[in-house]
Amino acid sequence: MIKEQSPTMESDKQTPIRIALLGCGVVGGAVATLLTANAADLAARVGRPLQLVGIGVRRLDRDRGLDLDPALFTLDSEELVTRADIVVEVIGGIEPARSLILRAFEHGASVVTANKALLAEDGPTLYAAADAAGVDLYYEAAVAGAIPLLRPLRESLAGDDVTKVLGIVNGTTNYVLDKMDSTGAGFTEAVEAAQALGYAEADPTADVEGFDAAAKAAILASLAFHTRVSAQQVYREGITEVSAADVQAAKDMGCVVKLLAICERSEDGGVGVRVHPAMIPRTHPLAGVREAFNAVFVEADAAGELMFYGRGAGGNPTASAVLGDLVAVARHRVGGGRGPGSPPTPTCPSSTWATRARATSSA
Ligand SMILES: NC(=O)C1=CN([C@@H]2O[C@H](COP(=O)(O)OP(=O)(O)OC[C@H]3O[C@@H](n4cnc5c(N)ncnc54)[C@H](O)[C@@H]3O)[C@@H](O)[C@H]2O)C=CC1
Ligand SMILES: N[C@@H](CC=O)C(=O)O
Repeated sequence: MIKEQSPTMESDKQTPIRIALLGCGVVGGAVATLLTANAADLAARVGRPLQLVGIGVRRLDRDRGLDLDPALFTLDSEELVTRADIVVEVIGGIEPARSLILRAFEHGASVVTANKALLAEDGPTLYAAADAAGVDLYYEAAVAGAIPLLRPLRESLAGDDVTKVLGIVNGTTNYVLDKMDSTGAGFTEAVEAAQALGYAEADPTADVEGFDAAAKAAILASLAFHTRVSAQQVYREGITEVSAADVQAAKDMGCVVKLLAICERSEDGGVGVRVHPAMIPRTHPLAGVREAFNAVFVEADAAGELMFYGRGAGGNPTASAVLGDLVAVARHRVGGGRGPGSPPTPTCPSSTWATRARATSSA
């Protein structure tokens, strides 16, 4: 029997879910473009239209090369978050991103963010604030760009015991090391190319010194091991000291240099998280991860070994993950529920250890 819908239900379906976008750089520009271009499909998937109500920026006069209504742009992000149901934060960095997210929660809005730096530094404050407000905080795009990785760790593997997460989680450094390896390009030239392609952070120091990978490793370890690991607890070594001679020496030994993130759980329940360059044999699957691609291996007791691979950086790939979160959060709004956005309460001791292990074949 087909149920007749009441006029209220029908008109509810037409009420847009209001989206505020904070930041209109590489990721924000791609999110705004896809959100408007795919509006009809997204509305069908959510059950209600998603309406972009404003874009918080620092400058109004900048030509962003985007086909968007100029009236959407505002300098007043504080006001913008108060008139949204869902806020997408793609400004990056700690402040004002944190204050704006907290303000959004206070006003009852859910948040989707790609900001791994903030989550790794102060995630627990944000998770607690989202909980207190009864809203969602989703951040799939924060680790490994387009690759669906956090949701499988948090949901699909929730019944298993993850013992290790290992891989390449920074596209910029992988691009740089790959260019140095395959073309003999210098370090600076390769970094500039990665910046031009939209892979690097606003300050590429975060990439080349390993801060970005350390933040991602902290988020991965927190989800994988049901604990709380901050970026400061991660042993970190970047690629600035990897010279053309190191890359050539690795080549001569049948190896390639990669920046690895390694999260391990020891027998006694301790957790070790580290980021450092390592030489890996050219026959290893990670050696074939080229350009700005990312690849992550997850080992779990019952599942065994799983591999996740895809584009880890760039506007459209990252926007894909942001929009996936946006649809999930919007569906909760329509259904009246909340999703499992925040990590669960820690169940494993939060003691961490880190080793300085710049090993050959450590993968
Ligand atoms: N670019 C990438 O491949 C990826 C980036 N991310 C994350 O996404 C976020 C954004 O990254 P991108 O778009 O690459 O950076 P971006 O530097 O291209 O864009 C950030 C934008 O925010 C603007 N902004 C800064 N302060 C602001 C403020 N107070 N109010 C409004 N706008 C402000 C900047 O002017 C800039 O246009 C960061 O958290 C980054 O870590 C995550 C995954 C991949
Ligand atoms: N700068 C980051 C962007 C994605 O997180 C990277 O290069 O991986």
